[in-house]
Amino acid sequence: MPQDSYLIGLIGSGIGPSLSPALHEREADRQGLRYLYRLIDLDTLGAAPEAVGDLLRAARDLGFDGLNITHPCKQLVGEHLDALAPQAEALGAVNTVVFSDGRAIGHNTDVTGFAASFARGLPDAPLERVVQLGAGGAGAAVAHATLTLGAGHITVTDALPDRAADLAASLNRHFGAGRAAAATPDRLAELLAGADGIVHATPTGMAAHPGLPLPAGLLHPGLWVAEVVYRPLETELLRAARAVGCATLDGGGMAAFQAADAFRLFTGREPDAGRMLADIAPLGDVMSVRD
Ligand SMILES: NC(=O)C1=CN([C@@H]2O[C@H](COP(=O)(O)OP(=O)(O)OC[C@H]3O[C@@H](n4cnc5c(N)ncnc54)[C@H](O)[C@@H]3O)[C@@H](O)[C@H]2O)C=CC1
Ligand SMILES: O=C1C[C@@](O)(C(=O)O)C[C@@H](O)[C@@H]1O
Repeated sequence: MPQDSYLIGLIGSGIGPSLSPALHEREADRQGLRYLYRLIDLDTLGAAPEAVGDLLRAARDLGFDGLNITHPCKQLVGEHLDALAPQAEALGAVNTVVFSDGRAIGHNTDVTGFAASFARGLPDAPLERVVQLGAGGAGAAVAHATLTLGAGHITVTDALPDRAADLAASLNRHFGAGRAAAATPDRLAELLAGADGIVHATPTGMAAHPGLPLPAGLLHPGLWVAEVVYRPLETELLRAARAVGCATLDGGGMAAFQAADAFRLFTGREPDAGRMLADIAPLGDVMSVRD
């Protein structure tokens, strides 16, 4: 008989407001599955990020079918796994672990989730020259996705120049020399004048980090703007970009599609990603009231 009940967890820090439990469980309900998605919060447990290996083994022993992994464990969990899917190996980061036949396999659905969201939301966007703000965990995933989608060249900026330089070097190793470069934020005016679009992957625009990540005057109608922040969905950057006529993409698509890709890996069943995307805005509103 095909499996119809699942126990899934999310290991990370500060994950209380995560939309993932509701996103996964709602989709499973609609498919008639029994599916529990539990938070395994390092802060609640008083556990260090390095405890991820022990938590993973405990989850497997207790019968979990799979795990999502988030900050600050995405780069730490790999050494505890039996194998990595190519995206996770290329990025050196895992956000999804599937337990199957006694093995733990790592995947990265942040990469595939952003790629799916971009392909759906900005299907005709020119990709010759892309500027990305932010070279942290999300930045590494979306830069891989953007180059995988066929971007000609990506310039990465970050308030911490070493981070941008490290990410550009790793992108060039993986995708071939000359596909990526690092630049300091003071060069944004010159870079954006000749760019096709911006990928924004810093936390600026979240409630805790309000504001714009760049001077609004640098935006022009020849740019598309893809946002990674999804709480709130409508960031100041997206508002400013729309005001000057840019095509835009909010961060909700990445959140929904990474969850849909993980759901498929956990269950082997096809999620309705469009339905999961439609859940994002109302769930975000409910969680904002609770935050
Ligand atoms: N839509 C989705 O599914 C997901 C969204 N996110 C969102 O992505 C955002 C970034 O998350 P992470 O990469 O994990 O954070 P992180 O802390 O790993 O990286 C953020 C980077 O942005 C840089 N930065 C901050 N402010 C800047 C500025 N004004 N200009 C240039 N660089 C700046 C920092 O130096 C840092 O390197 C968060 O808002 C998070 O919620 C993260 C994962 C998935
Ligand atoms: O980083 C994120 C966000 C997340 O942790 C969440 O809370 O929804 C779920 C993870 O799968 C994803 O990689």
